[in-house]
Amino acid sequence: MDPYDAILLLSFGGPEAPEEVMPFLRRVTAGRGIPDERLEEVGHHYHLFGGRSPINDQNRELLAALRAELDRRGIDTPLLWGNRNSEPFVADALREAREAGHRRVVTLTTSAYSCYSSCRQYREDLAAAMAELEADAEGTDGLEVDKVGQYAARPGFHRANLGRLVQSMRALDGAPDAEVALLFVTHSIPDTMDETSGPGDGDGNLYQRQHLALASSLTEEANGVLGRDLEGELVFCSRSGPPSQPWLEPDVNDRIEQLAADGVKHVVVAPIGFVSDHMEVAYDLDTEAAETAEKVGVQLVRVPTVGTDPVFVADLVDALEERAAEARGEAVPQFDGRRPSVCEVGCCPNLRAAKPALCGRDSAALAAGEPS
Ligand SMILES: CC1=C(CCC(=O)O)c2cc3nc(cc4[nH]c(cc5[nH]c(cc1n2)c(C)c5CCC(=O)O)c(CCC(=O)O)c4C)C(CCC(=O)O)=C3C
Ligand SMILES: [Fe+2]
Repeated sequence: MDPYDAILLLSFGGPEAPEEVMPFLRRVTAGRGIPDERLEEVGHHYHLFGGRSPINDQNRELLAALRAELDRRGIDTPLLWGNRNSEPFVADALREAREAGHRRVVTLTTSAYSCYSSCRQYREDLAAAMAELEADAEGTDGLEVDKVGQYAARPGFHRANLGRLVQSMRALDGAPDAEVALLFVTHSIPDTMDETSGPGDGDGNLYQRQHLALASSLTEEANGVLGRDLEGELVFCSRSGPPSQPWLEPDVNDRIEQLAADGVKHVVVAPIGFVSDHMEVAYDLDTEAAETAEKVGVQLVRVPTVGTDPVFVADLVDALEERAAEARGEAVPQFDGRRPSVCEVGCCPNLRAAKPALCGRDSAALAAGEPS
């Protein structure tokens, strides 16, 4: 995939054994002011699943699916894997690239949307990993890292979500519209993180706007296919942080309770904010929200995330091929909501501290210690 000689799948990571839970949680929350009670509570969620998050296995499946699609297209570029919070860490992956003699790596993250947590923080992870390599005797050895733009608006992410939504909603054929609610779910983030998401000179709230755009077109298309007239809405899960800090609302559980009081009997829960059924889905939706629904006598139909849907996987490989074409100086397809593969200056800023971040127009300035 000229000019790239390796592809890096970059993800969040998760514990795979009980003794990895607390070290993982401490890594995730280092310096973030998450109350201890919240950490213990989240630790408990992981222990309910034997101390093993499903996320790494799901990423192994995604890697296999990407490999198969690359092979099918005759692309033999090696595919590496690195995580922010668990082994293999990003720096492990980049060292592997350096040792194999690779020079240009293109990164694909497991998060589709734009905000500090889901975009810039991964760019900071890449910068921190490069700094680690720099400290080795071999240095970075000329290694360069690029990234594919956030893909929330890409056609394959849209089509894979639509297919799964329509298929799940068929279970409710026969239930009248007045008894059905359609909830699109994503990770809550602090209001300030949403307000500052997107380019500094943009309108802000890009995180919410990307979700609302997808939710509204999925609602319209699912209604069309199923002959319904539902109003989809966006709700949030997995809030953390101190109660004094406003985060995006409504919470999925609160909304399910209100809907039940309004006479709704079936709630479709579509976690469009996530690309696999990891812990935020397995616990926050399939355990906690399912209990809420049961308590108030509502049927909860949970739509699967895109996972390794062939439509999604093929589109990710399209995105990689488009990124390579862009790096060769060729024109690439444009579409509504497309995010640049090189982030704008000040895009999705780190509100706590300015840190070096790769793959942005401000990367060089940040490396020199200037604020984003
Ligand atoms: C936007 C977003 C995504 C989606 C984009 C992406 O995928 O990157 C995401 C994904 C994930 N979040 C995950 C887990 C956690 N997130 C936490 C904390 C936080 N997440 C935040 C945001 C996001 N998080 C924020 C603003 C915080 C507050 C602290 C901070 O500013 O960092 C905490 C700390 C404890 C808690 O308070 O819950 C945990 C354990 C897992 C792994 C699941 C598994 O193990 O299967 C995944 C995929
Ligand atoms: Fe999170």
